[in-house]
Amino acid sequence: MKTHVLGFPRIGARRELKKALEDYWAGSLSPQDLISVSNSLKERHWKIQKDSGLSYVATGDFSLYDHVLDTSVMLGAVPERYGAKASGIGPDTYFQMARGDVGGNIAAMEMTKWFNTNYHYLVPEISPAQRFSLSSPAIVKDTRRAIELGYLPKPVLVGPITYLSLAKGEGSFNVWERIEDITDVYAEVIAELSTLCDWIQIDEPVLCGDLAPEAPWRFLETYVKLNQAVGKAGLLLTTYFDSLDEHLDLALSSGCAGLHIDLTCGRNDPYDRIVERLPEDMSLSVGLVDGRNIWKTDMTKALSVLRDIEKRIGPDRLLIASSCSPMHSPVDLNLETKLKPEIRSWMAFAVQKCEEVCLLGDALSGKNRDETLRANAEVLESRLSSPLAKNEAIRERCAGISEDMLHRKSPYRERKKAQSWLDLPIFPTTTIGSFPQTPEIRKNRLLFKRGELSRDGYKFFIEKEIHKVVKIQEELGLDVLVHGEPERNDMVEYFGERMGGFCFTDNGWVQSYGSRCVKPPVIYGDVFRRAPMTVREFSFAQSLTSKPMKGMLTGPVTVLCWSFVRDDLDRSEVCRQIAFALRDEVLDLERSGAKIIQIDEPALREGLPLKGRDAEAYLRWAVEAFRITSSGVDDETQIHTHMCYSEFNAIIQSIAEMDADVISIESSRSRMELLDVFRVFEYPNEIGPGVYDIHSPRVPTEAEIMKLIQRAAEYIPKERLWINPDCGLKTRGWEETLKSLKNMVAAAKAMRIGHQDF
Ligand SMILES: Nc1nc2c(c(=O)[nH]1)N[C@@H](CNc1ccc(C(=O)N[C@@H](CCC(=O)N[C@@H](CCC(=O)N[C@@H](CCC(=O)O)C(=O)O)C(=O)O)C(=O)O)cc1)CN2
Ligand code: MET
Ligand SMILES: [Zn+2]
Repeated sequence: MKTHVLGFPRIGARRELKKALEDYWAGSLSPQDLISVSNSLKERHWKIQKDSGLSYVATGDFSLYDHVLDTSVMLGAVPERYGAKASGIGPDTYFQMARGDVGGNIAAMEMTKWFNTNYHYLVPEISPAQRFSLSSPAIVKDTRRAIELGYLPKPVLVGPITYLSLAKGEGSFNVWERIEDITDVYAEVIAELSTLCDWIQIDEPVLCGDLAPEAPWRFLETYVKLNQAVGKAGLLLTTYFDSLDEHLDLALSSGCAGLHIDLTCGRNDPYDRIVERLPEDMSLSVGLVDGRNIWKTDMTKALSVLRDIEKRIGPDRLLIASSCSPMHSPVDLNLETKLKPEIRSWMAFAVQKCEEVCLLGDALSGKNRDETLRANAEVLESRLSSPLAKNEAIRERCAGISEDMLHRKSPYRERKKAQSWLDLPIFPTTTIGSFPQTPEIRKNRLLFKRGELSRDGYKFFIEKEIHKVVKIQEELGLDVLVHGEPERNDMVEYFGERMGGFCFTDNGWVQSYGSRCVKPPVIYGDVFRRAPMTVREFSFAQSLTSKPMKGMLTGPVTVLCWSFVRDDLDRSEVCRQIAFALRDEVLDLERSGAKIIQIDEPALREGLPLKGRDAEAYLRWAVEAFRITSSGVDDETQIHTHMCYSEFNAIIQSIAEMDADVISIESSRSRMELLDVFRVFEYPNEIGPGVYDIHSPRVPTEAEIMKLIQRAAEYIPKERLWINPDCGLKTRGWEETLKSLKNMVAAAKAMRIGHQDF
């Protein structure tokens, strides 16, 4: 049998790629040096895979920004506005597609969530005029390079059905009309790769979700052609993030030489059913090592599954693998020195996952790995019985949930009257929470963390920042202020650090998009709040102004989705524990004088399971968790929430059920497409559809913002509209922030003329 992983994190154990990219963009690293950093990362990652004993190394999975963008580039699918030459797409065009034009005139491609992960990809755009041709042989080049270095490569492609399912057509153009053109390009690259390798991994995770109506027959047609092109190599049709279920037949009749399934998802088809029906000439790659969490694999369980499958299909048709690409997990546990040894012993990062896959292979083929297996069994045993993971008081509190905890005292209409003491104008202006996280802020935090700046020194510095941000907002004339979140490293990590049941890594970075990374906290035990988490900064900020200051929290679903979550307790239960901890914080903020409290839930949509039929159960507990957090306050207190980075239209009903008084929501990158849903669904409370894109340094004009507000006012009654940017400003610089907000406030004021009566 063979062993492999479906990819490898590309950011580097010490975020080398992040640093190189940011230096390159700043003009302080040459293009040659950027290439040399990426080559050395690729080579290092191949070596890790080979040294741990895997049969193959993944090639073509590396990317300078995003692998879906790379696929667009490979296909030559570069939107016209980037003016690419047929002669090839250089780094300038590539980064323009990813980040927009630095001069500010060409918009970046839209960015959204990769399935139910916290990774973001650039949405392929396809116009009717788009022509396709094999435009970037990067994957071929990398595969050849791996061979030169003595590795057995397994190239990785995003499959054509997944690619088109994630693409958007210009206007009402149906992207499936281009499937044949795209298939031709895939066939070309596959033919070229097939002379270099045994297996070509072709990722079609979309098969684990709901398919577009034309996708199934397009899939079959496409794979007939691709399998004709593949020559003596085999296509490994690769699925992950859920089970195949109703699309199993499709996968089994694809004609591919192999099928990869993810057995870590819990909801999976019994593998039995798949093995039973597997065509005789199809190999099966079994994903048993979780590529997107950090816990050690239960080897005893995994081996028993593998032995059973091997008995039935024989070793030659069996591949052992990670469930998905470990790009969603941190790189190397060996860099973690400060974790509690007991908890650390429960974990495996990407490097260790490679070793786990090999261990499974060795054990299955009869190599003596008994000692390692025994150690694994002991660790898993210790984890299950560890007192670190369980807190009876929390379990009891969660079990004692009652209906009245889930409801505000009065319905929105009455609350609205009770909240009139806020005395806000029509079209009230606000921001989403964070202001620029300057290098100076990060430096001071680092000094404080290293013990080189005293607690008081750091506190003083943060207060100075808050003071600055409050004064600036007053000068800008914003109506509802924020403290700017300078004390927060990250909106989830910060709260994790203040709750029990969490622990933290030093280097456990995972790519979120481009050069941006997150360091998800680890939830290993029952979650509780130790002490107030945000009251001090809120109170200080409110003391500086007579305008309402928002208390600012990250919601329970987002804390859950952006953490590595224990796998020995249901996610809904973990979420409920977080919700109760945050409920206490909300009440403390209210007691400290917060008239408005914002509870961010940007990850609500991301937590949705891939299959529509599982959505309802998830949404039920997710909305419930938000309501546990938010419902304890009096009618007079206004609850806000915020969402971004996703399409929310499909879940607008659930968003309404969260019953926040005000919701701010991303909408400007898609030019208010979001609003279409309000033609058919009347959002009952107040809403602030973002009026400018904070992901780009571009400054929107006053006229442009007015136009968006006017558009929004066609869908949402004016007296329920708020004016705010799309998201927080932490990734922006001060210069563009000030100019943009000035224009935003001016636009709101201009809109007020003639509406004094409201
Ligand atoms: N968890 C999470 N998921 C999310 C989002 C989010 O905000 N958080 N937003 C969306 C994605 N957008 C994102 C937007 C920004 C960043 C981001 O800015 N990340 C920072 C790291 C943020 C952080 O934790 N910063 C820490 C540590 C900073 C750091 O790297 N320090 C350096 C030194 C810093 C210096 O000398 O300047 C070091 O330790 O080496 C801090 O501020 O304290 C980055 O990649 O640069 C990430 C995701 C969706 N998913
Ligand atoms: C990704 S949503 C961000 C919300 C947070 N309050 C901020 O402004 O940064
Ligand atoms: Zn946001």
